[in-house]
Amino acid sequence: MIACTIAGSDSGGGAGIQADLKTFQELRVFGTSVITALTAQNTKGVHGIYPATADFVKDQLNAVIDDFDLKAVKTGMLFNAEIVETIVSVMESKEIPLIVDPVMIAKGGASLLKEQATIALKEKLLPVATVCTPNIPEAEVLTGLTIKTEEEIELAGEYLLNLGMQCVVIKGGHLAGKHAIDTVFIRGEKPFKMKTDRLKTIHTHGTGCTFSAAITAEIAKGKPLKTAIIEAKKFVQLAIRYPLNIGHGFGPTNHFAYQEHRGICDVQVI
Ligand SMILES: Nc1ncnc2c1ncn2[C@@H]1O[C@H](COP(=O)(O)OP(=O)(O)OP(=O)(O)O)[C@@H](O)[C@H]1O
Ligand SMILES: Cc1ncc(COP(=O)(O)O)c(N)n1
Repeated sequence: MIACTIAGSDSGGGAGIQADLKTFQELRVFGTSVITALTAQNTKGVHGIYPATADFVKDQLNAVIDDFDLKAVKTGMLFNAEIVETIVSVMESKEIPLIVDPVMIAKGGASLLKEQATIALKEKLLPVATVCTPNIPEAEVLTGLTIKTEEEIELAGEYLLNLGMQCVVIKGGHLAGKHAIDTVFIRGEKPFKMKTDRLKTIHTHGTGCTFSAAITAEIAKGKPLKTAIIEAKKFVQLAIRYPLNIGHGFGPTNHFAYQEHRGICDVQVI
């Protein structure tokens, strides 16, 4: 099975293209990549960003699509509106499931998406997406809502589904509480929640990239949407639970953990 990630490179290896390809590999999916920007980055922060031109992003994507039978494509850091629009122009005519992680701001505070690009992402990319995986601040930007309560999560999920997607996963990593709870909205189905223990750790760099890459890999393998999303939650939970303890800032998650622990992890689906 072959998947593609369209994202930024993280020289520190914990997020972006590197996290995505490691996740694909661990889930036994062949990974291809389209690099939107190089970042000079480590666990302590983003020290520089060097974007690719939109034309070169298009060249990379066409090169991959022309040769490989892609079963799923994901997007991460897209940086500017030209890159977002280029991806839309290529992907809108394709029948390939598209998973959009609407990456906006890095854990250390650096902006990974320009303001104009946020509008293009919402108005042009999300309508052609299959799945979108915002964290709480991203969902707030995309919906214009303040999201603190269950009702506000429900409202945000419905709002985003109405943009045309088949599925929205609002991640609860940024909320407080004993559990990390993500809420899943699938068109035509009753929303459900995935609940795990909230782990006390600073090794959370790239959790969102890893989660959306795992969803992409499972979809590429032909898993139904709900099964793919639950398996991805297990993958990211294990990757956070067994950290590598490397770097001096927000360390990366452990992509080996899923295979080392044979995917055994309790995710309560409620
Ligand atoms: N401390 C934690 N313990 C357990 N699960 C967590 C924790 N933090 C995040 N998660 C889970 O990790 C996944 C990613 O969520 P999160 O909200 O951190 O995404 P994100 O902010 O987009 O990540 P990033 O920007 O680091 O890539 C979700 O399934 C979330 O519930
Ligand atoms: C290239 C790239 N893509 C995505 C993220 C988000 O990850 P995080 O929020 O953990 O910094 C990042 N820091 N760098």
